Amino acid sequence: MTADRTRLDAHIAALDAPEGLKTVLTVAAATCADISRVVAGGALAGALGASGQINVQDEEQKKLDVMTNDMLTDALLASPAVAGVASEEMDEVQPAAHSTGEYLVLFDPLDGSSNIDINAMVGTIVSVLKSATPTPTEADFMQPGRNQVAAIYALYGPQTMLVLTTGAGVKGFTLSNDGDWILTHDDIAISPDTKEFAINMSNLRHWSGPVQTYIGDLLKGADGPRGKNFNMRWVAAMVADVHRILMRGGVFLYPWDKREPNKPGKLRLMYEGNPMAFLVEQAGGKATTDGVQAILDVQPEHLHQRIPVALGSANEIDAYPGV
Ligand SMILES: O=P(O)(O)OC[C@H]1O[C@](O)(COP(=O)(O)O)[C@@H](O)[C@@H]1O
Ligand SMILES: [Mg+2]
Ligand SMILES: [Mg+2]
Repeated sequence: MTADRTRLDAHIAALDAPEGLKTVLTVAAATCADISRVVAGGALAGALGASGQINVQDEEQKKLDVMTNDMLTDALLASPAVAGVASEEMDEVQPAAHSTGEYLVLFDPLDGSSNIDINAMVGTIVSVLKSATPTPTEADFMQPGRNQVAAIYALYGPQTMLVLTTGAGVKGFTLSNDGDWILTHDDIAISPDTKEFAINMSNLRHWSGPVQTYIGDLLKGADGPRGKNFNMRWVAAMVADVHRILMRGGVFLYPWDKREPNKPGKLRLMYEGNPMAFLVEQAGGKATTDGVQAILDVQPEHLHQRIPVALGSANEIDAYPGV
């Protein structure tokens, strides 16, 4: 049934891109397919529960955070095309042992990891930058998201999907029973208008006044200033929330809040904000910190930097007041 469809390896082979980048994409996609099998195995794969370790973000790591981080790190660093990797789950960047690599790969190996023990959707997010040197240090990773040459997420849900951009639109592939990524979503585009938003409402009291007012206006529905009823969804895994927006529009908001002034938002610029912003912009949406500042133009200051995020349907992002 999938014989006449385009496979990811054929799509990658046909890309007008350097061979090294094609290798990176191939390795990342194969590892996401491997991760999907571990995720699907759940308790049978020994993949549930806490690892007993705390990561550099001061978060408790799940066993699967550690397993998936090791899988991506090992696979990518073994590739001659990779100069180094960085991950949400590792304190420092890891340069490759060889000196042939041309690419830096940054990843959130398991996004939405609090979902894993309840058998809800999780994902993997990957960002690819060109490296100025085959022996990179952390300074070489400090590039704005605009420099990305590729971004990928894999969504481990009822179907396992991989969504990819190399800067020429967004394509979605579904993992077949034979273990092949098959093109199922050509030319993904985000509708400019929406009636759906995603935000963790339990944080309402911590937001700035303008964000509270904006959300209050959405909740007033057809009788309020926006003159239409809005629906709300929150999967608690950015990959799944962004995937919904790529499929049917919407906005995803994780605003600045006043709890920890030194952490301007929850989401990580390098592993979550940048790759998702690249995919969203390539699909015709907007990805900002505050409705105006493009995430892709933020100059990173440190590896594990956090940022506020407002992304999705362009006209609704224009209506968002930020902080
Ligand atoms: O705890 P909250 O507010 O629901 O946060 C959910 C957000 O946190 C994240 O889970 C963070 O990702 P990790 O699981 O990779 O730490 C996002 O995917 C998601 O959007
Ligand atoms: Mg995450
Ligand atoms: Mg994670």
